[in-house]
Amino acid sequence: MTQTAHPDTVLIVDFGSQVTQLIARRVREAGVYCEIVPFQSAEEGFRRLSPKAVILSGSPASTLDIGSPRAPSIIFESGLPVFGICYGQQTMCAQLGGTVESGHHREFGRAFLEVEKDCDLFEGLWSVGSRHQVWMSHGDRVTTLPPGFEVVATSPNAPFAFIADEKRKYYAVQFHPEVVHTPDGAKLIANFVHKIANIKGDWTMSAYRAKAVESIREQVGDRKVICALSGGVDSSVAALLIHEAVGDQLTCILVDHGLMRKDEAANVVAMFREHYNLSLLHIDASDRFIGELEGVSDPETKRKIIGRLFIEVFEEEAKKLGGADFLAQGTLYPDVIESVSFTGGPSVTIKSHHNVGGLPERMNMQLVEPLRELFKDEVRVLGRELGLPESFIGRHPFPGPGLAIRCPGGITREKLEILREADAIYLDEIRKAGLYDAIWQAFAVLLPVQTVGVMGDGRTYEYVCALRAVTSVDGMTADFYHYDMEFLGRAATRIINEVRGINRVVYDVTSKPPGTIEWE
Ligand SMILES: Nc1ncnc2c1ncn2[C@@H]1O[C@H](COP(=O)(O)OP(=O)(O)OP(=O)(O)O)[C@@H](O)[C@H]1O
Ligand SMILES: O=c1[nH]c(=O)c2[nH+]cn([C@@H]3O[C@H](COP(=O)(O)O)[C@@H](O)[C@H]3O)c2[nH]1
Ligand SMILES: NC(=O)CC[C@H](N)C(=O)O
Ligand SMILES: [Mg+2]
Repeated sequence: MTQTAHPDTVLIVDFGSQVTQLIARRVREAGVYCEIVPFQSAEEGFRRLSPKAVILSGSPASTLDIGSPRAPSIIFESGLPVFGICYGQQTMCAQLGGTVESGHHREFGRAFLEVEKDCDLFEGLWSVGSRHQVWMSHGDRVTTLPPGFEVVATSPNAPFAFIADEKRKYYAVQFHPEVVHTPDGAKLIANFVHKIANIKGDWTMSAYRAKAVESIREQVGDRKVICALSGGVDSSVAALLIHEAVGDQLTCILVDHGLMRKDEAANVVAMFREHYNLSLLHIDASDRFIGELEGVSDPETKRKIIGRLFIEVFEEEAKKLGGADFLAQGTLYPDVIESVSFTGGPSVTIKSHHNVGGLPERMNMQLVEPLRELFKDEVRVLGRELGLPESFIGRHPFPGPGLAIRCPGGITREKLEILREADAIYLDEIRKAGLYDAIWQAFAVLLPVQTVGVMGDGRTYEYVCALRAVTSVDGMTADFYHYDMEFLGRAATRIINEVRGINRVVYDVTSKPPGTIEWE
């Protein structure tokens, strides 16, 4: 990984909490750059980043267990401000001369904190005697303080809920300030980075854009870059940023695999041609993809065929251009965070995500990944900075394998056509109802099942269409969207009336887990 040279960085040491990413979100919302580093490599991360302050995350571990993780001592020797959260508080106490005990007074969920003493971290926020809702999730708790610390706020089950050693700028809390159920938590984190660590909140997207453009120029020099452009927000923003940096050294390639949504390839090409003067190849490879997929019904086989063809088509097109030294990808920060796993062993493959991932090794190209420090909503802000139209910025994610994985059972051209029409009507109804932005992802699925219906007094025997809509933050977990029945009825009626081949519509009310978002 390339060295990041942010002058004012906050280091977040990850001990494996479910919500470590939220700490990073809160720090960035305060206009401060930060990186998450797993505890195993925290010392190396500390040296690499030269941070201005450190935050220690929560953890499923207990400091009382032999071999449980610790913060590297370099952090406490550095004299920098440190904020310990939950396990972070417990390990701070264990490491600095206090004690932690287990077993009694577990607290999960809402609790109320009472401020006992003034603290410089509370400036402009909390005063003595005030009460505040916080969110707890712990079984262990601190029972004696390390030297230099004092209690500044308590909760009924956590007498050491908020402790501080103002002289050393050490603060530690038993609750989780990073979650929304701690209403003032974001402000506490902002106070820590601004007032305690003295970092200005000037990490903005326009600063990021300028810096990214500069480092792309440095990396690429006068050589050539190609970018697989799907029209999704990640690859679109990556392409625009690289185009700003190196102009016509960039060629974008959009592969139309015949599995796109209605009019999608044409819309993407039109938007880029209208707004930007970048070189974009629109490759119609639909016969090749559909030819190989026709009749294939196993989900993993479909995905593997598509992944292979993506790479073949891309490789051929790149060769025609005389090759390229770099491949641009819209890799985001959540993809590169090395999350701490306590379960050990490799996790099972639920599905193989396949796009153009295998290219760099096959073609001996280097990667350009200008978004690898950003979260998705930050990518959207950057897209706005770069003038990307709103209709592209707010787009629902769309998987590389496209409609192939929304057509369970054998794929045929006819089924894809039916699905494309139904999907377009469904999305049209969602937009008309003003629901598009409230939903994370919505689409139609064409089931390989025919059912009997009656239309115009005649018997029909046609396909079932399932509608899916979910809310989510990152696609890792999701809840089905709670439509009102009027809306579903309206969408179903239009689909059945307007799409030949469908005579029944059902709504998918499965969350993830246990379901996945896509059906295959
Ligand atoms: N039809 C396509 N043509 C060219 N490249 C594609 C195509 N589909 C996917 N890709 C490549 O695969 C990458 C991963 O796809 P993915 O869907 O995760 O991201 P995205 O399309 O950029 O954004 P989003 O997640 O919002 O859909 C894309 O960024 C793009 O580089
Ligand atoms: O680029 C992609 N290539 C793929 O192979 C792929 N499979 C699923 N998805 C998208 O990932 C998110 C989570 O999907 P699942 O819950 O179905 O695993 C959802 O947003 C899915 O649409 C993919 N995206
Ligand atoms: N959320 C946490 O960090 C919990 C810390 C520790 N596992 C406890 O139960 O107290
Ligand atoms: Mg996509």
